[in-house]
Amino acid sequence: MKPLPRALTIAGSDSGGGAGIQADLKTFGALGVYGMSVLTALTAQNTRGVQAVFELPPDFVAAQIDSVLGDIGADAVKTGMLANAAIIEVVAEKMREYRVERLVVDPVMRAKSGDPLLRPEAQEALIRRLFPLAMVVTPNLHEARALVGRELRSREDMREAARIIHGMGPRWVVVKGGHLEGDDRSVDVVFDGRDFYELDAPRVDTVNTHGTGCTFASAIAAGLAKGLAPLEAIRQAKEYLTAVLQASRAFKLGGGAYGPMDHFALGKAEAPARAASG
Ligand SMILES: Nc1ncnc2c1ncn2[C@@H]1O[C@H](COP(=O)(O)OP(=O)(O)O)[C@@H](O)[C@H]1O
Ligand SMILES: Cc1ncc(COP(=O)(O)O)c(N)n1
Repeated sequence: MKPLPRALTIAGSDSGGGAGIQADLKTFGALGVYGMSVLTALTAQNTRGVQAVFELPPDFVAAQIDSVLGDIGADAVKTGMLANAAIIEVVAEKMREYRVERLVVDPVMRAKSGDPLLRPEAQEALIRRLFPLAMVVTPNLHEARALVGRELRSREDMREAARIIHGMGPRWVVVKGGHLEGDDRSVDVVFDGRDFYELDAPRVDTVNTHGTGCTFASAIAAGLAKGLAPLEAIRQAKEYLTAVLQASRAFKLGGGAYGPMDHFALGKAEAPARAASG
């Protein structure tokens, strides 16, 4: 029997279903990977923002990792919202204990609404404890700015940031350009310590971008779980994300500024057009 690729997400819950654990599990499912989840925090969240956060005890995060990796195992692991330094410490320790090699670290700091998802003092732990264990880290422009401590306004700035972040330990860095202003392309800069690559996709005109970062990092983990090389996993993740963004334009959920995507929209993309024409 063919083995089913297994992927684990260690992240926060988004009650609105657009980002966090929910986006990660939808992505794993859409990409044909068996998904598992370890929760770090619960958020009361919707399209308008984050109304409340409940951080889980670090010991309970450790217990969940032991349950999953001690029995089922994972071909790749992705981390998202880690909330605080104590949880980061525990996650790093467990990644070492279980010798997790294909680790994607999405250094989540804030929700699209601007609400904080990581305590500011925990950034140091993220860099020191988790980055050296990561195969891929995926900061967005704001996170890259916070990590390197300077403004990033151009592709050249993104390259420089990728170089500095690579020096913090991960083998691959993807600086996501989703927030770069005045660009009609959505270009991400990839660096492996030697070469730069640019992932260029059209910028999709949509308000449904809540959860793009989570989806992208989970799709990379799904590719790695299937045995793809990192660059190929990153390229395929970008293609999947762009296609889902395009296919998710037609609907609007909630009253906030950023709506969620429909991870399973790809197969349904033609349906509204057919209905409209006939
Ligand atoms: N409107 C858009 N059209 C196409 N791609 C986008 C758009 N917004 C974000 N992306 C892509 O989504 C991924 C996540 O990027 P970003 O939104 O910057 O991250 P985050 O959700 O962590 O803030 C990147 O590959 C980025 O280029
Ligand atoms: C629980 C949780 N985790 C992560 C994000 C970031 O979302 P995005 O993918 O838009 O950066 C979020 N809003 N909520």
